[in-house]
Amino acid sequence: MKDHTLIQAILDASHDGIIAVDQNSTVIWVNKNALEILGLPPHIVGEKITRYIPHSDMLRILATGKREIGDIATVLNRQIIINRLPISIDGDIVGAVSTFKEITDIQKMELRIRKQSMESGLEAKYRLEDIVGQSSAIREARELAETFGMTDATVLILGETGTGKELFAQGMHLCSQRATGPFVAVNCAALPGNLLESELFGYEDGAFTGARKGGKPGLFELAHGGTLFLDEIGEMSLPIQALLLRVLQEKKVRRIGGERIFPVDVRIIAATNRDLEELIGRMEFRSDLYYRLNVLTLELPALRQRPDDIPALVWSMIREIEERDDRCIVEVSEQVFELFAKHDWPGNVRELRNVVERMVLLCKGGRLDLSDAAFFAKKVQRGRKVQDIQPAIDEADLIRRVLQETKGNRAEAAKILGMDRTTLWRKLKKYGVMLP
Ligand SMILES: Nc1ncnc2c1ncn2[C@@H]1O[C@H](COP(=O)(O)OP(=O)(O)OP(=O)(O)O)[C@@H](O)[C@H]1O
Repeated sequence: MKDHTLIQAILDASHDGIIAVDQNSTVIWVNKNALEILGLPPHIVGEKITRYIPHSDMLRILATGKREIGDIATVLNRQIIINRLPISIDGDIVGAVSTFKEITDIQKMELRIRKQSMESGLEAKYRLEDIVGQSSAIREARELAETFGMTDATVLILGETGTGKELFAQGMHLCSQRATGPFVAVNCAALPGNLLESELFGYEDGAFTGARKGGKPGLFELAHGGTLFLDEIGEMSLPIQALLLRVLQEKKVRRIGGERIFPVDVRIIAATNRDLEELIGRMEFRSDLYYRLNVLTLELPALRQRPDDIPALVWSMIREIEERDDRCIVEVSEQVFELFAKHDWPGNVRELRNVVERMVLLCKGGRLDLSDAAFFAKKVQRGRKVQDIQPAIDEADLIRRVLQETKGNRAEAAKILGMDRTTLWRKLKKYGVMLP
């Protein structure tokens, strides 16, 4: 009797519903969760299961002796996932046990695991209201983003580097029905082809040499129930584009080297600073993928198209730096803003942020002056010269010379030229620059 009470207490402690029958299909054990999920009365122990569940699948287990894992059924309007197993003693089937739980519980658990398994980057921080600027261009973009955000459609964000594409993607996620789900961002240009593939789709244990033990979920799986932001989609290789297209069509992923198929419910927001139609013309981007991604398009203005926003941006950046570094800036001289107005900001808001950060660092008192911007003033002049006097062909020449100096090291060349590596790579292709 004591054992019986103990076993019953153990069964009742389980989060799963558990019900067991003997070989005559008489219920021998049942726990509280099973009664609750199946809506059964407590006195079913000792009764035939068919009295309560006429076509119980347990009969089949008793007959075949075969386990059935992961069956999905609807009971009392709730979806449950069920495992049924034979109970055998010394090779004889003496009964069957069924364990089950509600799918929503599993989904909640899954989301928690998915969230925990990425230390950072699974949550969106920026709301559309946090995006600074009152120019009509940025206001329109914010309004459009809000409208798009509330739909569940795929969005393609177009804009130069540093215009806030990721910020807008986060903002759209946070005003969507998926706001409480994960937001996962991946930069398609940052990873070489095969790495991007395993990041996006995950892999099973032993899929390739060096594969992590136990396998790894892909970003599609991690973004389940939320939004996947694919930045720099124009840099994605054709084979991965084909895989992506398939996931978008089938809404399922299969890990590399795996058999299992994972259903995924993910909203895609893609972004690029490239002309995808031009890439299609050059057979570098699949037109079918383009049409699938380009359902709603959000074009972000370059900073030079909205110079009136510069002061507000500068002040919001200063406030952020002050909070982080315990600094206090009370004034920014007019000349600084005049200088900023002259620059054409190829790196957009990101470039502005870098300049402001550096100026605050150099600044001695509480006032940002032209003297703190000496490093930048030179750049403005240099930038003007290259842009105004020398047309694009000289840029090719400049790139060639810098690459010669860096002995072909593109990362270093990009740094010297003040552009990111993707921009440099694109320009190399555009000008047909051969590497030394
Ligand atoms: N309107 C804005 N208000 C405040 N900060 C902004 C704004 N736009 C961009 N930023 C800041 O500029 C930086 C670049 O933004 P983000 O990464 O979203 O740009 P991006 O267009 O995705 O760039 P890339 O194409 O290079 O990936 C970030 O530090 C972001 O916080």
